[in-house]
Amino acid sequence: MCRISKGWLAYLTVKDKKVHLYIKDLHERYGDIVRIGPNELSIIPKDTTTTVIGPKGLPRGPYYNSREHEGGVSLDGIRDPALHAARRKPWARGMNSTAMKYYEDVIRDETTTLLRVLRERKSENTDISEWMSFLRDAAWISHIPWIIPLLKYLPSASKSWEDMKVVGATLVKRRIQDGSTHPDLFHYLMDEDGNEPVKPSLEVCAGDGMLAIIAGSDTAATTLSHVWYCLLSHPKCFNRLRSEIDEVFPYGEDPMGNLAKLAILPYLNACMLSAIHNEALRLYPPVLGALQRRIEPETGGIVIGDHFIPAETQVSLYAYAIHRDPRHFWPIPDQFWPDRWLSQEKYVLPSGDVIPLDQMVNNREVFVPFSAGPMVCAGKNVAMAEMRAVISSIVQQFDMKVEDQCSLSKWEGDIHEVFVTSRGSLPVFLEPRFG
Ligand code: HEM
Repeated sequence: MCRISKGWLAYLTVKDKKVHLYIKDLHERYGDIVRIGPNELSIIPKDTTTTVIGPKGLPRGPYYNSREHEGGVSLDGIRDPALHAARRKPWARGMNSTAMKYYEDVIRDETTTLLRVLRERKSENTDISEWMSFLRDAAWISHIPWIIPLLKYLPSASKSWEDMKVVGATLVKRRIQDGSTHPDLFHYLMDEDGNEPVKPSLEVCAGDGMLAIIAGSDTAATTLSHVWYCLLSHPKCFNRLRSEIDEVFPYGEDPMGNLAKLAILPYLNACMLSAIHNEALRLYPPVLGALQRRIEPETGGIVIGDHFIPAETQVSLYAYAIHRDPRHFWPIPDQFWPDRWLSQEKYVLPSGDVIPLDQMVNNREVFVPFSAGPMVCAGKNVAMAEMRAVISSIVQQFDMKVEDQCSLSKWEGDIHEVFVTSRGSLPVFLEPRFG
């Protein structure tokens, strides 16, 4: 059916919204390269990720034509590599280390508010997955306290794509009207420092601002929710992480007070960075759709692995299928096992079996939850800082109990894609540890 029409994938998307499982299954049945449209291939790369999304990878495919926001074409919809590189410059400035310092302050404030709200809900059944969307107002764009009360009472109201766009557009307009006392992301996107020969138009800034809100908020909230799912269904990992946090940040010392220290914790890196950014992102990449690239006519075609792929073909990478391929991650590629990201001589599996380092397969080159190359996620560092702050503070300050084990067993099945990844609920009882 894929060979006949791209409409088949569209039909499956509408039917059960689980195309990522279908693609994984196609690869398991037919191999590394499968046709997913008359003119489109999905590939599980061996050593070919760089050819497709490396520094000199392929340009974006026609799928990205659909990425238009109210404000115009945003960065993620630009297919021309030269134009994209030019539009990416303000983003690079907006994510440099000076800018990051400001975002860290905002992340700290937002996380503090989240903790306060969660404390107020102690002993109540609380959907931790839903509350991860609390941070979705793209706080690092600009510090906008007026939106917080709204999101606090309506976390689910901003769930749908349309609602997100409305919230996004409101924030963008407000920021443009009000200006800012801080060098926030908009400061860089609007080129308030005058680095560019021509200032970007308001439409361009609005489009990119919307992108930051939409691209950044849902992906981070989804990843955080997956991390809670992984930790709650693997209490040993939760406890190991808790001991590590307690050791480095004893009671009274706030993890958010020292985000740099947080970033270098060895096990935290394995269990949090790797569980968040590695193991949880490996198993549950929040961008379930394809990273689609196109072989342009003037190239005459390219060779990928052992195959010649003709020009004017779309080549797509599905992180979900790639990350679970046993030739890339082994053993237990379908299971949450953060240890695989640690450097050690031998590895003890959850079953108790021991595996020496030289038998482990951990192909980090194909680990692409943030994509790679020139179009790599612009907000990766912000996302990592945000997730580190939220996970470490909640693990440090709350005991978590899952009353209904069904919510854990339903979690995987509830993952589906409607523009952005959609997920189920994760009701827990939160009990503050320190009164
Ligand atoms: C866990 C969190 C996140 C994940 C997994 C993620 C993943 C991705 C992926 C896979 C892409 C490439 C999409 C493509 O090529 O079609 C992307 C692009 C992008 N992301 Fe993220 N993202 C995350 C958080 C954020 C945050 C917090 C921001 C905030 C600003 C952000 C901003 C962007 C932008 C601007 C692009 C477009 C980059 C370009 O076209 O040059 N993302 N992201």
